Amino acid sequence: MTVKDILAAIQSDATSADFAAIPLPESYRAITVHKDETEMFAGLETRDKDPRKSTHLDEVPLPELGPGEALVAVMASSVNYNSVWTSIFEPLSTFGFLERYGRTNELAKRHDLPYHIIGSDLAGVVLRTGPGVNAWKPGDEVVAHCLSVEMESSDGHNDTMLDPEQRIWGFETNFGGLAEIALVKSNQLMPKPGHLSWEEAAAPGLVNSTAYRQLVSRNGAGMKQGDNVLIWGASGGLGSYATQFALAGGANPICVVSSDQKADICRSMGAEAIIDRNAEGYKFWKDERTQDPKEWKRFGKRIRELTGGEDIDIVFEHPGRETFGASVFVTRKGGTITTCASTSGYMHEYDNRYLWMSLKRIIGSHFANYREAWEANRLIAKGKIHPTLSKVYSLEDTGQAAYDVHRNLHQGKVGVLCLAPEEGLGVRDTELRAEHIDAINRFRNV
Ligand SMILES: C/C=C/C(=O)SCCNC(=O)CCNC(=O)[C@H](O)C(C)(C)COP(=O)(O)OP(=O)(O)OC[C@H]1O[C@@H](n2cnc3c(N)ncnc32)[C@H](O)[C@@H]1OP(=O)(O)O
Ligand SMILES: NC(=O)C1=CN([C@@H]2O[C@H](COP(=O)(O)OP(=O)(O)OC[C@H]3O[C@@H](n4cnc5c(N)ncnc54)[C@H](OP(=O)(O)O)[C@@H]3O)[C@@H](O)[C@H]2O)C=CC1
Repeated sequence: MTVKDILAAIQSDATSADFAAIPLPESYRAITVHKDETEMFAGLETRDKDPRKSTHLDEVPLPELGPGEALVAVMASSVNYNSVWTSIFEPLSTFGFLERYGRTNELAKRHDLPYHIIGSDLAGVVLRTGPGVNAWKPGDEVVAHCLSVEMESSDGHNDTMLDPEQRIWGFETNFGGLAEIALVKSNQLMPKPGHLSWEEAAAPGLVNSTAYRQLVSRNGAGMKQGDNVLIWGASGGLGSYATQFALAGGANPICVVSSDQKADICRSMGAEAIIDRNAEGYKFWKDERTQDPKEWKRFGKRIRELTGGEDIDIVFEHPGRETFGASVFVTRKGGTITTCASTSGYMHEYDNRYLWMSLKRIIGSHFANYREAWEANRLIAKGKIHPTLSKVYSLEDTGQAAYDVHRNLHQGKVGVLCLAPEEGLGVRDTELRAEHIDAINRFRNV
């Protein structure tokens, strides 16, 4: 039996019993990085490390299915920046995560392999569920969020992100979504939004959930109506969802982008206050070690021009070292800087006087708990928030897709077709789709 038979079942009217009866293949194709290549970029600058060289399309054996788990036929996935980090082996090789996980118990040993199947998003069809799974069955059309937790400690019982064994699936675990079949914990599964194609449904998951916790949830900034929200990379992966949340929640996004084209995308989402950081030439660092507070002030002045004199209630931070000093400075008294990443460097510097004297807060945020991921997916399913898929690649070309994201050549989200033979398949609710078709296509081919 091969994955072709699985695809044929998905494209027919197969029932749950039919799916359960399909014999599973012994192997499948997956995007991997290799443990014996983790030093391949030693000595190179970050920007010169090329994911096209380190990612491979390999035939890999099907992993054993454990209790509480599901095997999913992946129709489509998407590229996240964590796959860029994995493929350039920064800030560290992900094989360390797999080894550490492998040491925790007998079943987790499966993850500690000389190859890492990457990818933290998927849309597809459940093939098999393990013992103890009752909520999902073969044939269910699903998306998967990327929170993997064990839930054996009380630390995570209020907020699953606080579980001491919290991992990001496809980054800190093996058997990720950039593959024809993926292994997930069944609690990662959520219903696939019916009005979206496979590749559209696979695009929002990780970034949409992250932006939801970071900006909207009480665990993050708890955004409210009227807030001025400074959004870095407002047309990028995280930013394109943060911008939508700000607009849908009655806040006022101040969108930072780096080109006219990206400014136009933000405008078409409904944003009015837009700063082109490239055109306006902000240089927050005079040299590698010295920031330039005059540039923070010039940036703050521009924000005031756009807001009618108001400062920022919430900064949606992720560029990190390059922007963090400016972000802390432009936040209003009592305001919040919420950060989930450090793309340009994780050793941040800011002038702490502006933080404590003006009673500002920095909040660390990471992905989303089970409930937040579910709520974020619900907003997609209801057509309140839309995928920001720009371009779609074949599984073979995943390295190129990751290269584009690494070099900031993309818009919004980049999709990958895994088992889906072409784009546009998998739509079940044509009525809801028709209602939102312009928004769904907003980022396509720009
Ligand atoms: C959803 C998508 C998300 C993204 O895209 S995020 C962006 C990509 N992700 C990243 O860039 C993050 C990658 N991860 C990392 O860089 C590392 O993962 C961390 C820096 C987050 C953590 O490093 P680690 O090595 O796992 O942990 P340690 O704390 O540096 O070392 C562990 C050792 O330190 C001991 N330790 C921890 N806390 C304390 C303490 N408070 N006092 C004393 N010791 C402590 C532990 O016990 C253990 O020790 P022992 O090595 O002997 O086992
Ligand atoms: N902790 C978590 O849960 C998560 C963390 N992340 C992390 O967040 C970061 C961003 O992810 P994502 O949004 O998907 O990536 P994208 O590359 O899709 O978007 C990021 C955008 O940020 C802007 N940007 C990049 N570098 C700088 C810089 N030096 N100064 C100012 N703006 C910059 C760019 O927009 P422009 O050029 O238009 O300004 C870019 O398009 C990554 O490091 C990723 O690993 C992502 C998801 C979850």
